[in-house]
Amino acid sequence: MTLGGFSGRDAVGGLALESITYVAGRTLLDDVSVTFPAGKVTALSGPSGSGKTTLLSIAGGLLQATSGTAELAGQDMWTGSGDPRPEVAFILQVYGLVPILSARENVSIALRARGTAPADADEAAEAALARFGIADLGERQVEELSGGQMQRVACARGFVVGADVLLADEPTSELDEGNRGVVLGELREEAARGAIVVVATHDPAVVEACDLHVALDEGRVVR
Ligand SMILES: Nc1ncnc2c1ncn2[C@@H]1O[C@H](COP(=O)(O)OP(=O)(O)OP(=O)(O)O)[C@@H](O)[C@H]1O
Repeated sequence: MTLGGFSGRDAVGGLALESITYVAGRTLLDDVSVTFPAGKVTALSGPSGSGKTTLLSIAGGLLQATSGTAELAGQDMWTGSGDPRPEVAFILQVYGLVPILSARENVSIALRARGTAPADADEAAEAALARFGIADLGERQVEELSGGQMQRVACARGFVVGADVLLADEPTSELDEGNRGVVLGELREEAARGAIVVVATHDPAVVEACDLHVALDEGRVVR
């Protein structure tokens, strides 16, 4: 499949961030250079406020760096609008779910927005919810769910797309150990099919389960 100028094979070279600086009142990211390779799960760790969310946002094209480049297959991740490229899926720290829609609808719209027919999108959404053990919650309005259940809906929505680049911001912060293991297993599956997978996390157990580890402190890479 080719969308927006990429093909799945383009992920092979990795997502390359070069000398990224981001200034918003003060310097939040300072000369960050890192490549997130395809086929691996990379942990992005660092204390609260160290810049993980900001870096993921630039990597996925939600934010424009003040200077430096974020590129996949030679193409800028910043499209000029703040809309990520269709090859990119986010699992956001604040979930970004639509509270009055059902869990299934929240997952399905990620595919519908990419042109999948509604019936096919709904079917894929149900399968994605099942991957996270919440198939029985498909009809429930998201605002009626617990925090951990919402987080699993957000995971299903991120995973359902089969994106070349999956950027997950603290995807397990609300989960018990069993469900954390499920999410980690699914992240590994995505990498195994060749995706670039990056997980921002505070959790040492998540870092341990990843293939690679990049650490930030005060906006700089420290490992
Ligand atoms: N738009 C903005 N304008 C000004 N400061 C910002 C903006 N966005 C984030 N910040 C600040 O930038 C720093 C980095 O924030 P960021 O959310 O990237 O950190 P983080 O490592 O993801 O933190 P956490 O682990 O708490 O989610 C913080 O000090 C935050 O207050």
